[in-house]
Amino acid sequence: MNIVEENWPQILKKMKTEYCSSNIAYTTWIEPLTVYELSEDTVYILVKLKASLEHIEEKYMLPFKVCIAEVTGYEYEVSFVTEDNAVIHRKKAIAAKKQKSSAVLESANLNPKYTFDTFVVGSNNNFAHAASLAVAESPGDIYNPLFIYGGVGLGKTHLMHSIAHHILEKDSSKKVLYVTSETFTNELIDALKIGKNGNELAMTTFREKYRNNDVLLIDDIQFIIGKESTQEEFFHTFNHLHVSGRQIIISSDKPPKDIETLEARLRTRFEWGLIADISSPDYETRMAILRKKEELDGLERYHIPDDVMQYIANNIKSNIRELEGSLNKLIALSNLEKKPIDIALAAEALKDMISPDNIREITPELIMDIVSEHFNVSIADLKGRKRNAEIVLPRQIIMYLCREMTDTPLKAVGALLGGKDHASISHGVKKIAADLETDEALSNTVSIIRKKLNPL
Ligand SMILES: Nc1ncnc2c1ncn2[C@@H]1O[C@H](COP(=O)(O)OP(=O)(O)OP(=O)(O)O)[C@@H](O)[C@H]1O
Repeated sequence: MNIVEENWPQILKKMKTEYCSSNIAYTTWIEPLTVYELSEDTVYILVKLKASLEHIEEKYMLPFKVCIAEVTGYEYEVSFVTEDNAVIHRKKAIAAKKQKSSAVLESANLNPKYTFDTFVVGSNNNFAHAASLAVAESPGDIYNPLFIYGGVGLGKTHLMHSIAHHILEKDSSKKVLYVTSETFTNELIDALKIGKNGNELAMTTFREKYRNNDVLLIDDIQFIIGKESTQEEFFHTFNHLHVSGRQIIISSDKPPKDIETLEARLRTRFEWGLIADISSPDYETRMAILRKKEELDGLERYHIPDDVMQYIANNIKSNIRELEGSLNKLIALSNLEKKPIDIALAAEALKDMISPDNIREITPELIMDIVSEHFNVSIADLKGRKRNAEIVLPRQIIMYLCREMTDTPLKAVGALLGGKDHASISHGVKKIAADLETDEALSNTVSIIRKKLNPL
């Protein structure tokens, strides 16, 4: 069973409560639908009655996308198939899988949507884009390292993945590795721990993984701040790669000179190559990004008027992730409330996203969102009853951070987490507090989440 099938009952329930105008609408259109297949990025949903295909596509495509993303924590495209074309779809899916270049297979860490083709170039990012293209064309040659910095959600990861895709498309034999600095740090902590227990191979394996690359991309380097052993190891990894002409690409929220706790020798090295910044997009770029998303996601059929796009672009200014999210929200709302897409509806859709001063309060809901995104675990699972470690750990981290960073009573935290009792919340808080004393990787992860919540 895949992740969508597993969560199908919850997805249908969400569709029912949030997007169906009546019980009859639900039982007629939604209830009979089943998951036909899940490919890498698309959920194929089987429509039993051929005649209803068009109506379902028109009305429920986006709501399904939203519900699936909210329940599973993964964003998938949605495609509806009937029994007739299901076989054709299956064949196509198999063929597509086979065709998938060995390059993309090798670089499982890359998001297939983050390519240069889907990246909108504007005055805020044209230098970083040009530098990235130059590096992608001849890795290891001109700008090494390439250091890209900029605020949250402005496209650093997108650009890094674009470089990696480009290099692999040109030469699929190149060894390319993309990781976040959190992964690097936690894997190092684990290797050191296993090493201490007598397994000397662990460190060798770690070093091989990071040194045996033509291109190494490390995202969010600011999170290795202040960790001596990680900085030491990264220093040697860096030197090893650099000396042998291998390309290093680094991203951060600040330029090297402003990362205060970065060791001087690393700072100097980061400044050896080229430093490129991405700033907030201007109005024209925001409009271009909205139009690009409309095209890429097949949203033209909603005929979103210009003044609505302008309204969004005028109000969501500093984070492209939110700019994209607002468009999805608007369309979902229009489907749900059966209202035309106009400024009034856009104002309703964006009301929670527009804040005059852009200051976020740390609330239990925000903690839950950030933890859910960080661990790639759905909100539904966090609120649910599953007891597997992948869910329990983030759930307990939420309990702990709510206790540490907000004044919310434990009872209310329990309610937020789907009605857990006071004792479970208290246990979760204590467990994380105790583990933080001994578990360095956990402490690293929790401090990264804290920084995401409170970047200042
Ligand atoms: N210039 C752009 N053109 C098209 N889409 C963009 C552009 N910049 C960012 N995006 C989109 O915005 C979203 C956020 O971008 P991304 O994750 O790359 O940001 P980031 O700077 O790495 O954020 P963070 O600081 O949270 O790591 C992604 O969906 C990305 O595709």
